[in-house]
Amino acid sequence: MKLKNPPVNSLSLEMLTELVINLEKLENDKAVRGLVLTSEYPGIFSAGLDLMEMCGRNPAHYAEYWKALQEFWLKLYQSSLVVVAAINGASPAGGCLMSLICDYRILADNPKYTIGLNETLLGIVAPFWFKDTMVNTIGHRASERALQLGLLFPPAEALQVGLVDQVVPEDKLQSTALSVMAQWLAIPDHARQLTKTMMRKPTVDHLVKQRDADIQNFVSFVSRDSIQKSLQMYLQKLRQKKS
Ligand SMILES: CCCCC/C=C\CCCC/C=C/C(=O)SCCNC(=O)CCNC(=O)[C@H](O)C(C)(C)COP(=O)(O)OP(=O)(O)OC[C@H]1O[C@@H](n2cnc3c(N)ncnc32)[C@H](O)[C@@H]1OP(=O)(O)O
Repeated sequence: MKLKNPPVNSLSLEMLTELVINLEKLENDKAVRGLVLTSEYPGIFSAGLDLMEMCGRNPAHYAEYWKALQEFWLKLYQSSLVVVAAINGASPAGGCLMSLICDYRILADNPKYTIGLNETLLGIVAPFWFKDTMVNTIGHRASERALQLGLLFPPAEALQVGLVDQVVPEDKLQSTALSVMAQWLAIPDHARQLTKTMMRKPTVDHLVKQRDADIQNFVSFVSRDSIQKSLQMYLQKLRQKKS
């Protein structure tokens, strides 16, 4: 599956909705057992949550957006398919989250392709289920440091901390993803799927129990004037970068 939402594959409401629909279609297709997730645009895997969905909108929109993000996370994190992320570009914040909920992560070796949950750099806080997903991948201490500092890891460091499973030359990314997929598909589906469910259930249950409260938290947090101001300033900074 190639992510295709120009210019930076931000996770807009529309993109999240389409991702969920496409995942459902693939899961219902008995001929499909695995999925390689990559970007149509080498250089950018995903810029994360769409900042335009969080700026200058009304509370009902924020709630709808957050619910769609939760839905996407729940769908992909619990997917019965083997999901391999072939990360062919920068992967900050929500882009990193999307990689973390796959079963295996391969990052192309390019110093510009950084990955991490950098929310604190924007003056916002990674929600508990982003944090849980990271802790499940790299452990508590490494997550605490990465989250507080909003670290974006270049490939060698991402590998060292365990944020990705493999770093390969850019031209080997797709072939490596396919051979990893073959290895995972050699395991009987039912045993692998039940194991995945068992490993991920506590984290899923945590979000499911808190789902409505989490939406309310997001809506009240993002509606604050101070948060709106810092998001606007951040967007401006991104735009000015060009000039
Ligand atoms: C305690 C209670 C807590 C409750 C919950 C509270 C809070 C909620 C937490 C929310 C968690 C947030 C997660 C996120 O994912 S936030 C998004 C974070 N993403 C980023 O910081 C990435 C920003 N983008 C970049 O760093 C770069 O764009 C890049 C991805 C490295 C690509 O660089 P480059 O190729 O140089 O492209 P440009 O920077 O020039 O960007 C092209 C245009 O795209 C626009 N853009 C970029 N990122 C985004 C985005 N995330 N959303 C929307 N739009 C984006 C950028 O402004 C440019 O637009 P322009 O062409 O109109 O200038």
